Amino acid sequence: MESSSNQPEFDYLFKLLMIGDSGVGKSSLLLSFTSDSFEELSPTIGVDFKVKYINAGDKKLKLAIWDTAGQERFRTLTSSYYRGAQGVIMGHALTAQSTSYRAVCGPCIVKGVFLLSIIRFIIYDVTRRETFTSLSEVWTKEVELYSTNQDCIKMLVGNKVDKESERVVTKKEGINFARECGCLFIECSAKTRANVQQCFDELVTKILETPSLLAEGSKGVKKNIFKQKPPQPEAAANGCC
Ligand SMILES: Nc1nc2c(ncn2[C@@H]2O[C@H](COP(=O)(O)OP(=O)(O)OP(=O)(O)O)[C@@H](O)[C@H]2O)c(=O)[nH]1
Repeated sequence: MESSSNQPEFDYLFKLLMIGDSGVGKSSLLLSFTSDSFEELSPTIGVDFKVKYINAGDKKLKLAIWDTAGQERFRTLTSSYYRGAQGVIMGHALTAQSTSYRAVCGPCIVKGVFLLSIIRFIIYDVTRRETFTSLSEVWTKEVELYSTNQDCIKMLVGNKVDKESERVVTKKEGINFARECGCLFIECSAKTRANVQQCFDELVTKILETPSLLAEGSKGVKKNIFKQKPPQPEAAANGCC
């Protein structure tokens, strides 16, 4: 699907942001979606970044997925990724081509690209009540604080449903909370991949139902910065941010 010469390699670029407490499975969910795999991962330091191409109808979408660290000590850094972000997103993953690299200089990577409203995945762990409590105490507040686009799409994700015997947050609680916040809702397991694809399919469907998200401003990305190599640590050290 990569473009040749000066053809845009995608019709739309969507930015997805994954937020939630540390250990709820944000990185695992992302790995499950982009690589169909599950493995033990270290806690995210700052922000990680992956790209996935998908087709939605006759449109080619490029998903830039930002996986933020859940640990509180990174909160100032990660919230800077919602400011400045104009949002976007997507989903019907058919063409599984993904690349990954650590975003050592995230804000520079996205500079100059046409972004729409960010699509936010707000994730909790169905086996840890405190991660659900944090939704109202931390995460929805952060989203409200930094949202500028009314069409911003949010999806609440209850992860780790494979641990059903350890579940402490019911599905009904998740549904009710999502309704109150105007979020889409799904439960899934990054480990078994149950419903992982559906998370993204539902988002795509929602985007396609929201024409303003596909406004002119997001089209025809002429300068595809994602073809460039990510900035190297030396670049960041030299003050590129
Ligand atoms: N059983 C089960 N374990 C999971 C699932 N998803 C993640 N885990 C485990 O939960 C732990 C945390 O997963 P991560 O993906 O690193 O969590 P995170 O939200 O990215 O954490 P931070 O990077 O600290 O913000 C790891 O031990 C994972 O193996 C799941 O669906 N089921």
